[in-house]
Amino acid sequence: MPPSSIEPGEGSRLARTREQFLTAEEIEPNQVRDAILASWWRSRRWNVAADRIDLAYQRDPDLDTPLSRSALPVLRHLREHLDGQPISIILTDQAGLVLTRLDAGRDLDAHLDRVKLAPGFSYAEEYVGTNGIGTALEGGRPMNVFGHEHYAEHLEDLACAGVPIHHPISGKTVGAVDLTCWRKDADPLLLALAKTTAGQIQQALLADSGIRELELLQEYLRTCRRTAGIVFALNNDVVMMNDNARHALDPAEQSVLLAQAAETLAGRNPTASLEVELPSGVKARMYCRPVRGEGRLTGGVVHVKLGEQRAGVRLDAVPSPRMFLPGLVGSGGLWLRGCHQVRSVHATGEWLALEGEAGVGKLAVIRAVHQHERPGAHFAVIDAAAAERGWLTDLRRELAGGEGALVIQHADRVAGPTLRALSRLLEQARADGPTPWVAVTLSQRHDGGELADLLRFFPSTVELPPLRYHLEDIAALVPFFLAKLVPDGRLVCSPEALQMLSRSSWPGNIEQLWQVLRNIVQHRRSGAILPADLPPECRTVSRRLLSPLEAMERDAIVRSLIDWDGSKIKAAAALGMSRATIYRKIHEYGIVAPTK
Ligand SMILES: Nc1ncnc2c1ncn2[C@@H]1O[C@H](COP(=O)(O)OP(=O)(O)OP(=O)(O)O)[C@@H](O)[C@H]1O
Repeated sequence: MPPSSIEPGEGSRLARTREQFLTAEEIEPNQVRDAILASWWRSRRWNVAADRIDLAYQRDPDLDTPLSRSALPVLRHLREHLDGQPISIILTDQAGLVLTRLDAGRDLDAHLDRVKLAPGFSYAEEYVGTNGIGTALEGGRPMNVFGHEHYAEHLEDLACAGVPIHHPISGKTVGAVDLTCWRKDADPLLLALAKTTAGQIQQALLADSGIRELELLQEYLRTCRRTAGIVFALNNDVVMMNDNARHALDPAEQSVLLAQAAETLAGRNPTASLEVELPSGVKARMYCRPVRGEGRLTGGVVHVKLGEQRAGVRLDAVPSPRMFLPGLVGSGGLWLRGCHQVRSVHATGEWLALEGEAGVGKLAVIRAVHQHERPGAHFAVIDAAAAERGWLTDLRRELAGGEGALVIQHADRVAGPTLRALSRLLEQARADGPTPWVAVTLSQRHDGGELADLLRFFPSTVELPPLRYHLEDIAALVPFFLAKLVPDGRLVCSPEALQMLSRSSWPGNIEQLWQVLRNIVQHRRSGAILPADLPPECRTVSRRLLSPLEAMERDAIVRSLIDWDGSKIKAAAALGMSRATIYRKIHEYGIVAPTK
C-alpha cells in the first residue's frame, strides 16, 4: 500500500473497497491503508452519512485567538509562495471547526463551498467521516487522505493533507492546518509542506505565548516577594507554585484550589476573595488577581491563607491528606472531602443526612466510617424504599436498641403518612433516649418541602460527588472490583479499556461500574479486559478526561438544554453564556443535545 499517494488504477480498486465497506460487505485485506480503515470504522460508529455532506453552520469563527493571530501571517506568506496554484490553505481549531480558508482559485473554492469546507463548519471526523482535517486531529498526527479514501463520496475528487498544531508549551492540540487540492493534482509533497507550515505556526505561537507567560511570571515573582504565604499563578497552559504551596497543601488540596482559581479567573469577577473548603476540611481564603497583557487576560496570580478548621468538626493536628476507610478506594479531591465530612459528623455524634445520586457510595461510606471508628459495634440498615410492611416496626426496634449505627436508606422516597410516622418515631426515640447514631441517605435533590420535618433531626447534610466528578478514581476502583470478582489477579483491565471506562459519564455511578464489571466477568474470567468487552454504554465517551469543573459545566449545559427543550440559544442565555461558547462546549464535551 503506498504510504502517501495513490497509483493510477488503484483509485478504482479503492473506490470498490470503499463501496464494499459502506454496504457492509467484507473487504479484502490490504486494500486500504490501516489508518484509513480505522477511520472508516470510526466514521461508521459515528453514523456519518457517506452520501451527503450535511453540516450545520456552527458559529462565526473567533479569529482573535493566539492560534489565529499566530497562524494567519504564516498562511498568507505560504499563499504568496504557492503563486496562484489551486491549493486551498485551511486553518481549523482543535475540534476541526474551519476558522479560515485562503483563496485557491474560482473552481476549487466553489467546490469547497459546496462541500462546506468553509469557515464556520466543522470538519471533525464525527461529522464528515474520514478527511484530512478530522482524521489528523483524531489520530493526533499528520494525515493525507486521497480521493476515495474519504468517507463521504462528495469529497472523492479532493486530496487533503492535514497536520495537527500543538501548543509549543503545553503540548495540547490547538488546531490543524490543512492543504487541499484536486485529486488529480495530489502530490505527496503536500504533506511535507503542511508539516513545515504547522511547525512555523508553532514557532509563532511560542513567540506570542513567551510574552504572555513572561508577564505572568513577573507578577507571580512580585507576589512571592510581597507575601510569605502560599502563592500560585496559572493560565491555560502553565501552573507555577511556590514552596509554601507545595509543602502546606497535598495534591488533592492543590487541585481543588487550582480548579477554583481557574473558574474564578474565567468568570465575571476575576478579582475576587473567596473561601474554599479543602478536602481535609480546612477552610482556605483565596485572593485572585487577574494578569492582563496588551489588554487581554493572560492568567492570574492567587494568594492563599489557610484558615480556621471547620466549625464543629474535629480535625487532627495535622490533617491527613489520605484517609483510609476499610473497603473503600479513591483519592479524588471531591470524594475524599465527602468521606472526611462524613467522618467528622460521625465523630461529633450528630445525626447525618448524606445526599448524592444513586450508586455514588453513600451506604458504603457510612459503613466504612462506622467500621473504622467503632469496629465490631452494631450496624443496621433499613431501606425505606423497600416499602415492605413492617419496616417501621424494624426501625422502632433498632432505635430502641440504643447503640451502634442505624442507616435509613432512601429516606426521600417516602412521603405522606409514612414520612410523618418516620418523623414521629425518631422524635419519640430521641425523647426516650439513648439511641444509635442515625444517618439517612437521600438520593435525589429535594426541595426540603415535606422532608423538612424529617431533616430537623439531622443538623448536618453532606453530599457525595457523582463518579463523573472523580473519574480519576476509576483507575483504583476497577482493579479493586476485579480482585473481588476474580480472585488471584487472573483478570486485569487493559490500559485501552481503562481509558474508555475513565471517559464514560457513569449516570449510575460506582454501582454502575460494579455492575458493568460483574457482567464482563460472566464471559471473561482471565487475561485482560479489552475495549471490545465493554458494553455500548461505556463506548460513548467524551473526547478526553474531563476535570471535575468541566464535568460540572457539562452537566449544567445538559440540564439547561433539557429545561429549554433543546434550544441552544435559550440554554446559553439562561447560563449567561454566549451562543458561540455553548456551541463550542457542546462539541467539546460530546453532548448530544436533546432534539426539540
Ligand atoms: N469508594 C468505593 N470503593 C469501593 N467500593 C465502593 C466505593 N463506593 C461505592 N462502592 C461500592 O459501590 C456500590 C454502590 O454503593 P452504595 O450502595 O453505597 O451506593 P449508594 O449511594 O448508597 O446507592 P443508592 O442510593 O442507589 O442506594 C456498592 O457495592 C459499594 O460497595
